[in-house]
Amino acid sequence: MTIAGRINAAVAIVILSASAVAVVALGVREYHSHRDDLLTRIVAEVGSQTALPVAIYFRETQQIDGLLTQLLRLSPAISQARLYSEEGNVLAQHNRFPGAAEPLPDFSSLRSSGLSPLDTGHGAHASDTAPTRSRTLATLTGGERVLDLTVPVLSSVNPVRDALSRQEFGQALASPATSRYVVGYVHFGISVSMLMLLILPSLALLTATAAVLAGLVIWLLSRHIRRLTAPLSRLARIADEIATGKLDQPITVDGSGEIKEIAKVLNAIIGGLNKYKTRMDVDHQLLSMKVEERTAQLTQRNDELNKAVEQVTETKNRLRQMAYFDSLTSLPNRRLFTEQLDLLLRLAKRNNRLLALLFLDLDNFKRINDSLGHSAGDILLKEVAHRLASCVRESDVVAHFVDSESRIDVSRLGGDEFTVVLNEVENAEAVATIAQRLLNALLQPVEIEGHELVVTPSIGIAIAPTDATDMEGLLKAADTAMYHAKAGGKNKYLFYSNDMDAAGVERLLLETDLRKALDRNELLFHYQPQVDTNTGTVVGVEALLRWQHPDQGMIPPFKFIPIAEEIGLIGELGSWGLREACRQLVELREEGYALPKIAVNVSALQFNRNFCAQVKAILQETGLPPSALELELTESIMMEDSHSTVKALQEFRGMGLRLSIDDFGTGYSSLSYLSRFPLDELKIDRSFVIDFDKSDNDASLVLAIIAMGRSLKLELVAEGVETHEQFHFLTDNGAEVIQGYLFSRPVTATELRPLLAPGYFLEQIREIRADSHEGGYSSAL
Ligand SMILES: Nc1nc2c(ncn2[C@@H]2O[C@H](COP(=O)(O)O[C@H]3[C@@H](O)[C@H](n4cnc5c(=O)[nH]c(N)nc54)O[C@@H]3COP(=O)(O)O)[C@@H](O)[C@H]2O)c(=O)[nH]1
Repeated sequence: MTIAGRINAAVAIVILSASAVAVVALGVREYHSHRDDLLTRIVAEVGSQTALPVAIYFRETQQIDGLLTQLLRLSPAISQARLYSEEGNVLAQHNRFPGAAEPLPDFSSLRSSGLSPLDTGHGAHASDTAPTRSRTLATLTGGERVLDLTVPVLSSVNPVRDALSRQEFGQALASPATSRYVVGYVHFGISVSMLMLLILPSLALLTATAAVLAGLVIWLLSRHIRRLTAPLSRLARIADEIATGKLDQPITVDGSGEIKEIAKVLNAIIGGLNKYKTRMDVDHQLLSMKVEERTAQLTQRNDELNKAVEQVTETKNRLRQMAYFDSLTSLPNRRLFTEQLDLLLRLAKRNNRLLALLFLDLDNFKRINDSLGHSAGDILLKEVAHRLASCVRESDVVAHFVDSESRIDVSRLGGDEFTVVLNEVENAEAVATIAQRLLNALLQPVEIEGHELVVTPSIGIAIAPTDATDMEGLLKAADTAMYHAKAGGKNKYLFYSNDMDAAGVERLLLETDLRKALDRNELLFHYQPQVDTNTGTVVGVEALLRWQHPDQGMIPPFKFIPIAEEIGLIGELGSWGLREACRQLVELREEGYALPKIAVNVSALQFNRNFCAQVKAILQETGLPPSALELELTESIMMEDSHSTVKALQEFRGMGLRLSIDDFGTGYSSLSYLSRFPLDELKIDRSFVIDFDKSDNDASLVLAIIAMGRSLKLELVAEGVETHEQFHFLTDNGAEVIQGYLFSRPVTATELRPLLAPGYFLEQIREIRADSHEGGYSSAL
């Protein structure tokens, strides 16, 4: 609301209130004057009625009625008129509204004590009924009230005087009054609501006049106020425009005094705002530039971050791929396979479903690999992986895997070993169908470098929970079944059964583990010194193979060398042994140990056509001089007596290698091959040495071997020497280089190092020799 509006409203309220108060005051005044006027008129009228005292005196009822009726006509507000004798007896009564008549208060209460008989009595009482015309007004004003007016009727005739004639009465009245007597009373009941009703027209006129006047005043004042507040309204509008930013120019306002002051202030505000706006605009521009710069930086950072995230994700994926997938075939590797199989087994158990594990090993893969080379082997493995994967994925038996990225339906555990997992299979028949499909899939030849190759698998099948409930057990069962399939003719599948021979299984498991031992770095050498008993110095060491099995601990060579020979692993094992022994001696020499030679056992099965080339390559590779390598050959190699063996030995000799004959005397020991082959050394077998003092036979054999060696100009090494007696017996009889527990058990390379110090065993030898003199030992023969 505008200021003018607000002032106008206030002025209107004040004026209207004042008008209302004035109307009410004037109304009240009107009422009182009207009432007083009526009362005065009634009193005057009663006094002027000269016939009234006569009618009262003579009790002229008719006359009295007429007079009362006449008095009632004085005003419509007079509702009742009652006439009393001077003793207070009712002589006559007239009601204006007969239906609403009600008893008037009794005479005595109207003329209460203290009131002279000549006085007019005033009073009022509440009434239950109001005249019909004014009933609404009576209700609005809180109920009907009736004014009681008792007017004495006076006469100069003493009413107590009796028997006056009308004439006498008239004369008495006409004669000048000496005294005045009350002859009766007229009681008037005047309706207050009727009185008010009677003044209503004048009240309405008054109200209308007041309203017109008030309206006029309000109109005039509002015009004036509007004129006065017009500059203020303008200023308010200007202030609004300033506030909404629509005004930025100084203003001119008509007016004086405070208006001018306010205009000045507003102009100052406009100036200030303009300055502020300019500064804000500059700040805004600077801020926008900064925001743009920061946005560009953030976008750049965001891009860099996204790139980094991409790189990290890529690296993570690559690492995952490397950690969980086989690089050659991209199939899940052993790690992913074991992790997921464990999970699937637990799921299968929970869902009460069957899970089948098929363990595949390619038959004769090694042969292909060796003959055609590793790259051909790799191509073959890739093709096999591809065929297995497509074969299994086509299958409707392979059910849901936990996570599509971790599917292990086909995995490569290493080498030529693959697994197929059939999750949630119905029965063994379904598994057999898939196994047959796998066999068929591999029957198609693979063309590699112009060769058509067929590689068949042997498949072992184990079913969880029937055959095993845990991952290791299931893998072992499938592995065992696979070996039985291989042993049973290859290119077939076999379900695992409990009656698969336990010992055979153990052997099969050892075979399986041995195949993996090299890859898993489980093979190592222990070295046993060969001591020159004249100098106490180590003149050579024999490298003796050990297998550090993850479950069974250290396995001695007699337990696994024959297996390696049987399963065709001895070539690989022997080649590794030769390389490792040569490498170890080179390392010792580089460290400054002057060890003349290292002796390596050679199995007869190693001794094939490629052997010479292999040894040559290893010597070249490791840089060991051929003269430092001694090959310990068994009698069986000699016994073959083939042209190729002689040729190979001559070739070795030509290369400068040392050749030693091991276990001499245990087989078909024959002087003829000793003389025909180009040997350097003869080892006296420990079985003869150990029992020489218990058996004359053995002692004689030892002496015979020594004599044989000497005559063939072969160096002698006696092995298995444990006691002083054996030492004395051998040394006294010309076997001066001794290998045995007496000096040292086979030890690790680290433990060997201190023993290689020149003359390390000299003190011990002196003690042994001294011991013989004290003990009075003498040669047996
Ligand atoms: N083809 C390969 N055969 C190998 C290789 N390494 C070992 N072998 C063959 O295993 C045979 C057993 O070897 P090992 O159990 O190590 O026994 C050797 C010595 O520990 C043992 N020896 C030595 N001194 C004593 C002794 O005082 N008492 C005692 N009871 N035994 C002793 O003799 C074995 C050494 O024999 P030898 O080779 O005849 O010198 C072993 O004979 C090899 O045939 C290998 O790398 N390849």
